[in-house]
Amino acid sequence: MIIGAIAELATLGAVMPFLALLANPTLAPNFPLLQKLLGVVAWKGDNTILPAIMLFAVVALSAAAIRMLVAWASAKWIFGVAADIGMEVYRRTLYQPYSFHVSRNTSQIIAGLNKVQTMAFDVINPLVQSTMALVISIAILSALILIDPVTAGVAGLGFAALYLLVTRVTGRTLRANGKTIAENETRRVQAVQEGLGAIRDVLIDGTQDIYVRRFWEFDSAYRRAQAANNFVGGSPRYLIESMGMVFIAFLAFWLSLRMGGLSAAIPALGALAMGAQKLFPQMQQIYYGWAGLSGSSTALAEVTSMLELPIPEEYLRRCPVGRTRLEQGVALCNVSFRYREDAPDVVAGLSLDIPRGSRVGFVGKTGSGKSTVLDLIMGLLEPTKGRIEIDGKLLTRDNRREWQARIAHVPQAIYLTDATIAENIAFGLNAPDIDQARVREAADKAQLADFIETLPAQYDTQVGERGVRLSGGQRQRIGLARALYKNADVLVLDEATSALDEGTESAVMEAINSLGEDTTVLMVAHRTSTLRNCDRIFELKNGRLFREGAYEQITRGEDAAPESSKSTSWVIDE
Ligand SMILES: Nc1ncnc2c1ncn2[C@@H]1O[C@H](COP(=O)(O)OP(=O)(O)OP(=O)(O)O)[C@@H](O)[C@H]1O
Repeated sequence: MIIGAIAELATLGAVMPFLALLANPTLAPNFPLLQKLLGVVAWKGDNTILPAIMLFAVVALSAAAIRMLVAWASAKWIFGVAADIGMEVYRRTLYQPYSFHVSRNTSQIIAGLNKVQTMAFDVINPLVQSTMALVISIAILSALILIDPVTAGVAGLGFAALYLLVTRVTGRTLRANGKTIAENETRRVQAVQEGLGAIRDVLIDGTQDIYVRRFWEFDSAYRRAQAANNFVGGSPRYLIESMGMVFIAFLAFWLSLRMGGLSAAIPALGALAMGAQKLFPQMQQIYYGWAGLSGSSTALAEVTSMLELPIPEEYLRRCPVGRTRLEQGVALCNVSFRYREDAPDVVAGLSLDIPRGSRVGFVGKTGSGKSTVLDLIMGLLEPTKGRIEIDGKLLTRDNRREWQARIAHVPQAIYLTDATIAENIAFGLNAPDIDQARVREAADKAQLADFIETLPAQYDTQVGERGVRLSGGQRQRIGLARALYKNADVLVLDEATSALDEGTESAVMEAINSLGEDTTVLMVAHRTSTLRNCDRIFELKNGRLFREGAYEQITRGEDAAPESSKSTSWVIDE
């Protein structure tokens, strides 16, 4: 900053002697630096204007080089800071508990990351530039005051007051537009995600125009507000620059009336004109920085709140390396859960035992709470009431990570990354760290190996975004292989085989059953046959345990549920 200011001063300081020399070449002996240069280059001629031009050019070009260097260094720093902020926002988001994620729209998070970009361009960059401009302005103004205190003082104060007036007039508009920009940024991301997420329906229903209109509504409001703030931030310079030119014209007239006329005033006038020409962009930059800050105050508040998200301490702890295995089992004791305080319980007073090595099935009508129970058991959600015990020990935030490290989960909708099949099976590992033999073994158990071997690139085949190049059943089997690759001792399958034909499903189930007694399997399935090998099946109804029993008991119509929860018929929702 200081170097930048010195560079500006150097050019400004060189102008006055240079103009004085142009006006009167006989003054050359008065300038020691010029004399030194003439000595260095052994200048013989009478004309000293050419070396003076060269000296002036050297000063001006060096100043420009220094300013470019300063601009490069500040740009590098600013975008480095923005990259750090972006990474921190994403990191904090990923470290939030599951309850945070289920209560938010992902568009909010994606737009939040875009707002970091806004911060870099519209807040940090202009603010750094403004601070530099302020230092340079003070330096320039000080130099101008040395040249002509009255003129420079009056002009400096006058133009600063003018900018202050402009900030009073434009502040409210900038902030209002900033709010519109921040809100519509989130909505336009949401509109794009909704349109692309429902692309099959959009194509079949021909509703493209509806989605385009929705996007346009948000995007145009966003762009309009952006354009308005851009104009408000950039336009005062035209007004103030023209006023500056008028001021200099009057100044020239006033100086011409003084002793010696206009020719005697040329050096001072030239320096003042150049000073003004350098000062106006700096003043405009200060204003622009303020305008950027005002216009981005809503985005800034959102990014700040994301940066302030606390990371639960247990997520920062390293997961134990040599994890202990499940010894006895899992127990739910009178567990209740609700998603929001003002919402009803979706799991109510649930008590059940899952012994180690057992195969347990959950059934119940859609919305009866099966997936929520699995999320509670996996420690993704915390019971609102009651307790969950792992090997007789209360599941708490302190031991949750250790417990989760023993679990492999296959969700209803498996998420595949746009990477190779091997990378999707050994999920989260970098390519060199993947154990190819284990990938093949997992694929084999998930009944996927035969299919993969027919592909030209086999395990290196790219699956496309969200696995778009695969069928639903193939995607599901990659999910199963991913879980099997983890070699976890608790396998949680949430309708993980629903897209498979019966033959493939029973082969997958056979592989899962052959995992041995060290592996405990919890599964939700709508197809009763999927649960054939389960030791125990729990049926949920409105979040309560409606009945429980072995598969054989169920198919025979028996009911092993406690007296309190007995009802007349056993119906599994197909
Ligand atoms: N993120 C959420 N916020 C609020 N309510 C939710 C949320 N997720 C699920 N619910 C509600 O909780 C209840 C249980 O949902 P859950 O997904 O556990 O049922 P499920 O038995 O697994 O259903 P399905 O068989 O259709 O998958 C439902 O009434 C559902 O509307």
